[in-house]
Amino acid sequence: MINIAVLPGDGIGPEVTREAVECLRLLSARRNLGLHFTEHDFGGVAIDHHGTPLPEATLHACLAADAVLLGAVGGDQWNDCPVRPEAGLLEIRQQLGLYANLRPVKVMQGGQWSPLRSDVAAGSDILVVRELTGGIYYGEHRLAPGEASDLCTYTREQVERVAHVAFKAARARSGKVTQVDKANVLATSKLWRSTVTDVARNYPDVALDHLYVDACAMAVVTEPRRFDVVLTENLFGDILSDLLSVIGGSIGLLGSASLGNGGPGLFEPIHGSAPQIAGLNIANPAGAIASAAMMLDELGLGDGGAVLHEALEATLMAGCRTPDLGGDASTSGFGEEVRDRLRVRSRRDHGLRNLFMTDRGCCG
Ligand SMILES: NC(=O)C1=CN([C@@H]2O[C@H](COP(=O)(O)OP(=O)(O)OC[C@H]3O[C@@H](n4cnc5c(N)ncnc54)[C@H](O)[C@@H]3O)[C@@H](O)[C@H]2O)C=CC1
Ligand SMILES: CC(C)CC(=O)C(=O)O
Ligand SMILES: [Mg+2]
Repeated sequence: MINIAVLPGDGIGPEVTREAVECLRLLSARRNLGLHFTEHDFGGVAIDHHGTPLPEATLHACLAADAVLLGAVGGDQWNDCPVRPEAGLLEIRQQLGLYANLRPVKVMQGGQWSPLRSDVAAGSDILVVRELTGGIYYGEHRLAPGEASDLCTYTREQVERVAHVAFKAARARSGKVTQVDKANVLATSKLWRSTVTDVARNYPDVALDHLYVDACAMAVVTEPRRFDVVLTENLFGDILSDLLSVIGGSIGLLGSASLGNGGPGLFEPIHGSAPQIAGLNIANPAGAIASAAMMLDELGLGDGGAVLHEALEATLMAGCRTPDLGGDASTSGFGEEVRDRLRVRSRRDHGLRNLFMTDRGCCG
């Protein structure tokens, strides 16, 4: 049995997560994957029920699980809480040791939904590798009357371990890493640049270049196809990946995998809780479903992940789109379309198996 801890969270989190879990349940039943799901309070809803965004019981369930599937957290009603829902997210990433956040961005052939010209965007295929448990989000935050500060710290070891993830990923892709920083100003960026340059010596087959984050923000829009793996620190990766999501058409499309040293990984869409559209059944669940597929890839469950990725892509290519992509599909309707494709695929695979059995029977 494979235990999946599900943390739907707040806003659109529960809606998009439901569609992802239903896809996984269907796949698990048809392919005997043995997935078992338990749901836990996390984020704002956990503050309401337990007074904290990451209750002990939720943390223990995640630590004991094989993987964690997360929706999104946050909402205005919790903005003034002593510990906000977003702090729970930072805490769970740290507690699970998830230092590498992988955010793939693909503009499908034709680039139909990109606001960029298709000759600029079509075929773009970028993997953002974002450091996830260091930097300014984890430094001391001080807010005094008339003055505030946030501390950004990185150690060489923190940079090295995520750099290895990026170089290994690039080896399995087009063999290029672009490291993004602000080394013309920031000390942490200077450490990043020298450390990544040193790590690169272990990967002579991978090309490395460096870009300042401001120039990178421009280049991902003007020439996205020049990028393969983008390696960067926590804050820059957070911002750049939201920007990159737009070149694919919508933030609602992107999933992510957060990984560490072999414990349970955490899989979540890159978007937030989108409170304005929560409860309307119009949020795009594609990013949540893509995250579920990445989870299957990571768990090494045969071709389960590939099958789910294919069903998702085929649904989009067939024109089933939620309003963020200019369509009128509902969240649940989109999820059901993906599941219809999984059912057809499973009937086809089953039919093929029967055919082979018959063939063997005839020949034997
Ligand atoms: N991983 C997480 O749980 C994250 C949580 N947040 C929290 O979420 C709340 C809202 O933050 P925002 O800055 O508005 O970011 P957001 O990502 O929730 O929304 C940004 C824009 O994208 C749209 N959008 C997002 N996901 C969508 C989807 N699946 N389908 C269609 N449209 C979608 C929203 O309607 C909005 O226009 C805040 O409390 C924030 O702190 C923000 C980012 C990440
Ligand atoms: C709390 C934030 C750091 C969440 C976020 O925006 C993200 O991880 O993408
Ligand atoms: Mg973000």
